[in-house]
Amino acid sequence: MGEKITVENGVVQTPNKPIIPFIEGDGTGPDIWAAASRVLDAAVEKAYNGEKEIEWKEVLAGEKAFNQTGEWLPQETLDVIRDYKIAIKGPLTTPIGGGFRSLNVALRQELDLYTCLRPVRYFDGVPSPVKHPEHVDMAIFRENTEDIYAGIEWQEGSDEVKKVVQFLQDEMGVDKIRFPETSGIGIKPVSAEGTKRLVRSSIQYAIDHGYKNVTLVHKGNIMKFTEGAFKQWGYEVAEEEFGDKVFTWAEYDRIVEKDGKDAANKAQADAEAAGKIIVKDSIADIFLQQILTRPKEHSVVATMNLNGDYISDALAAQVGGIGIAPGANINYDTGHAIFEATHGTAPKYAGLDKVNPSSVILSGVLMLEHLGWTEAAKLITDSMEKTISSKVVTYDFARLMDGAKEVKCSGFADELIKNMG
Ligand SMILES: NC(=O)C1=CN([C@@H]2O[C@H](COP(=O)(O)OP(=O)(O)OC[C@H]3O[C@@H](n4cnc5c(N)ncnc54)[C@H](OP(=O)(O)O)[C@@H]3O)[C@@H](O)[C@H]2O)C=CC1
Ligand SMILES: O=C(O)CCC(=O)C(=O)O
Ligand SMILES: [Mg+2]
Repeated sequence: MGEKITVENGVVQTPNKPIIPFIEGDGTGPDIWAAASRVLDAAVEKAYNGEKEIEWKEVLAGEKAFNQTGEWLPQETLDVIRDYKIAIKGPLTTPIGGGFRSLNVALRQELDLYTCLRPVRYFDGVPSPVKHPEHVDMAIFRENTEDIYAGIEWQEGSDEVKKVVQFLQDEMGVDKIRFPETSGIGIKPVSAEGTKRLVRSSIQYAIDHGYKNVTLVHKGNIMKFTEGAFKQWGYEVAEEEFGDKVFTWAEYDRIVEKDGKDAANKAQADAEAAGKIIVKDSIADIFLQQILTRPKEHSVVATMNLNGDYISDALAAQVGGIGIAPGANINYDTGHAIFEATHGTAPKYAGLDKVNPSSVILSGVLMLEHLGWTEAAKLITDSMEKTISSKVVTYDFARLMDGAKEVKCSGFADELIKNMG
């Protein structure tokens, strides 16, 4: 009989047979979930000789939920995940321009999963558009509950937008809406609390995983009170809560002001030599250039929701694309987490048993690590390295690799299982 995972004092307690809810997902979701669950089960079986086992519990969301219950995201799904703490999901469709709001975003907001963690690393042999993809070793911490994803927006021409425009013009003295009659309006909340808990978790992650720096990525020159404040609050939490474990560029600037640039450079060099985490910041546009040209300079990246969404797909491209980019939505305070791939439903490939299941498999690896089942996690990453370097890959890699053997989604899972241990 399976048991529930619990969290005590922030530490996940995993029974030998945990019950883990899963959402299969829309589009290619069923293909990649079938492949991923087989790989996860095989790794757990092999690592623990049958002493440990995951009991999967299906919960519904998306099209499958709508077809069976008439609701896109049934309350029962939220209740079960809240109760069982840890879940894993395939991608869910979100209509563009109208229709219902994102179910993926709703799950993150309902369960207050404030960190979207997306580690990006290179597997040897994966085709990449850059010369040195092996220099990419970063972990993105994307704030997951605020920013424009809060969904506060009003449609052009609606009575609501007219009221908002009138309020802005009459009561707030706003005279810079270029075309007030034909504008839609969106609002972007970014808070001190939301920022601080995200940046706190990113610095703790850098400490725990031996990373050298945390970069706060923002567009604070333009959006001063949201993105600019993110930078300021980020430095505050670093200095107030991590003390001499970190050296911040805010501190660097204060030393420049007081004692000049040479003294500040020396202070930073001393901090690096002492193994302190350097907390720095970068404006989002130049950051996107730097991760292409000088990826070694960045390790942990803390940023707001929209920047994090863009950065995840861009960085994933450098190491082979979103077919291999894992993710986790985590609340480090309650221990709730939903693991999910970075990519979407890829609808044109739905049901073809074609796409790369690695994103959701590696999301499962993050889940196994979160559960403390590191031996099973390592079996999968080692097997992934072996399989890719033997050039047995799905279509996305095969089309860019000389001499590759293309296999189906399920075939890639077979190969991973065969190459374990
Ligand atoms: N967390 C989630 O559940 C997410 C959901 N979505 C939703 O998914 C839907 C489709 O979004 P879209 O913008 O097309 O993005 P997708 O990520 O679904 O697909 C875009 C392209 O990425 C490539 N790709 C995606 N998944 C894989 C994979 N597993 N293996 C190999 N290649 C892959 C394919 O490229 P190619 O054509 O070159 O082969 C595909 O055509 C939308 O409704 C969107 O809202 C989007 C992102 C995240
Ligand atoms: O919810 C969606 O449809 C898109 C979400 C997304 O792109 C992401 O989380 O990276
Ligand atoms: Mg995205």
